[in-house]
Amino acid sequence: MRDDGVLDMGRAAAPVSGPASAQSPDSISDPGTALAGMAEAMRLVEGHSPSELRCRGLALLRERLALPWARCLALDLSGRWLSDDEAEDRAEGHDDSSVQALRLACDDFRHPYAHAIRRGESLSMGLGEARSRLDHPVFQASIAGLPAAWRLAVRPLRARDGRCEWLGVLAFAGPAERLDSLSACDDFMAFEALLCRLWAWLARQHDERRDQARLRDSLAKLNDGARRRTLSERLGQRILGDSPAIRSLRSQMVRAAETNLAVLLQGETGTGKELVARGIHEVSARHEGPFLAINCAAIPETLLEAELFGHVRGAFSGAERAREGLFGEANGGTLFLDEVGDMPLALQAKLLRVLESGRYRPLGGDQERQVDLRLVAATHQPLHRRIREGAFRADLYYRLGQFPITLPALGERREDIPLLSQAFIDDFCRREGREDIGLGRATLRALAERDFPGNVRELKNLIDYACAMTRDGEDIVPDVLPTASVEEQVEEQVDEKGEEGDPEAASQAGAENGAGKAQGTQVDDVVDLRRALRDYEATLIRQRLVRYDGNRTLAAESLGLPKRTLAHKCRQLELDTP
Ligand SMILES: Nc1ncnc2c1ncn2[C@@H]1O[C@H](COP(=O)(O)OP(=O)(O)OP(=O)(O)O)[C@@H](O)[C@H]1O
Repeated sequence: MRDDGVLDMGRAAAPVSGPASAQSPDSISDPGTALAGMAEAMRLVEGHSPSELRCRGLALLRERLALPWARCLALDLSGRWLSDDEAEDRAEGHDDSSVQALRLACDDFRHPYAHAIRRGESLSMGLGEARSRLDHPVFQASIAGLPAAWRLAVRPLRARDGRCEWLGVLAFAGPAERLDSLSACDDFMAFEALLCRLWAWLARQHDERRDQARLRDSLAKLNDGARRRTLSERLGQRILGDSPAIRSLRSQMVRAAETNLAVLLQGETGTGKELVARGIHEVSARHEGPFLAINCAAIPETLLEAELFGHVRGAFSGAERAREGLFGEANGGTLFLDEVGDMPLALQAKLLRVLESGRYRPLGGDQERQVDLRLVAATHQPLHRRIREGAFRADLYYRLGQFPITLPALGERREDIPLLSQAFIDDFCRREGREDIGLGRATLRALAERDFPGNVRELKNLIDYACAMTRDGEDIVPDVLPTASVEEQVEEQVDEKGEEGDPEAASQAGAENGAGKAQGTQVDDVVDLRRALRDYEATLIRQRLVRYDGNRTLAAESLGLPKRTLAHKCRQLELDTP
């Protein structure tokens, strides 16, 4: 043995070139000296799997003992099939049938391996006899070309520990004297014993590792499930509701938050799109970064571009100072583009470029800047229709909608109305320092039967109004509920009076009633419904602004509108000076 513990090759050094390469008995080493070093055999464990161990063991046997033909077949987990790793390696990449053909059934006695395992002892037979007596095609193919004068020795292998289960077989073919000397050699027997011990040990390790990996996988899934549930529950404190639709919404939010995909929120007005956008940000990895929101419908095109991209000093008249812009400010966080369907086409192209490249150039600037943000966009209008109308770019739609989420209308989750109503009453009492306002059954019934075109926002405003009309310690009664929403009143009036009517009168009626009673109003002069609705809207908003002394926050709240939307409407309807 060499100093480094590697077995001295001695006469065994001559490698065997192929399975059938017949060597003269003189060139075959003495197994007694060739396998003397157990340290050498320890190299066997360098393999990480039982199959590597078998391949290394075979290679050692072939090299050091100059065995012309050696095979090691392993029993599979079912104990029914024997297969040959090397042959499988050779078959890799071939079609399935060739892989199948390498499997030998343990109960098929047309091959000698089944006999050896069944009897539990080694067998030896001449190859001529094996050819004539055993007609298993795969076995016959494997010994084809070997000299008929050789013998075949098959040694069944079993674990050398308490369990003693069958592992497989070792098979050698060669001159009789060579094979006989093998079984008489103590070192070979020790080598075989070590091989079996290591094989069983590695197989168990391998199984254990596989079991552990499976366990880890399922634990990870469980942990993922638990983590997602926790996040969903956290979202449930703000995004109220217990219906299947809202539960599914919360779980989609958690999934979206796990990614960096752009999220497109679609849903009717007041369904909670902004709330959802914030929620996604809060449960995402970006939650420590900024959350910025902008309503694309509420800002004129030129201003919107400057808001988003920022500008350098002197970029345009009035730009006395440089401004970062929302893309820059939202770096590392989330940017919420509300009413993205209203974004002007020219700006859509620029937005698409930012999304594709992650770069933008401030107005008047000559340097591009890198930005890393998640975009959440929202729209209450069907973008498909806008695309058909040529008002929205299809490519931007697909880019924005990497993770599309549709928010359910309140009408699709009526079962949430009691829970939402109670939460809004509690919220009102907290804000207004009131207590003990209740909700009777009749009121709940009335709410459940009502339509809410303004969705949760409308319900919230309605509850606020009803609370304001109810004394502490009393229940909200159905009578204090406003009869119908603004949209419904207009529709009702148009329905009642036909397509024509008096817009001014309708406006007046709506303005007077506010969220109150609908009156029969003359609307006979209406010849342009859009115009009539616009006038009606203008009158109503003007009236509310007057009622709240120009306070837009209160006016917006009383109409169930976000403040930004009211500001936008004021500009559109030229109501800037009430
Ligand atoms: N699931 C919910 N739980 C509690 N409050 C909600 C829920 N959904 C919406 N709201 C409330 O309804 C109001 C409107 O929500 P939000 O502004 O997010 O709606 P939106 O869909 O963005 O509306 P718009 O399209 O008109 O901008 C807010 O006061 C919000 O807190």
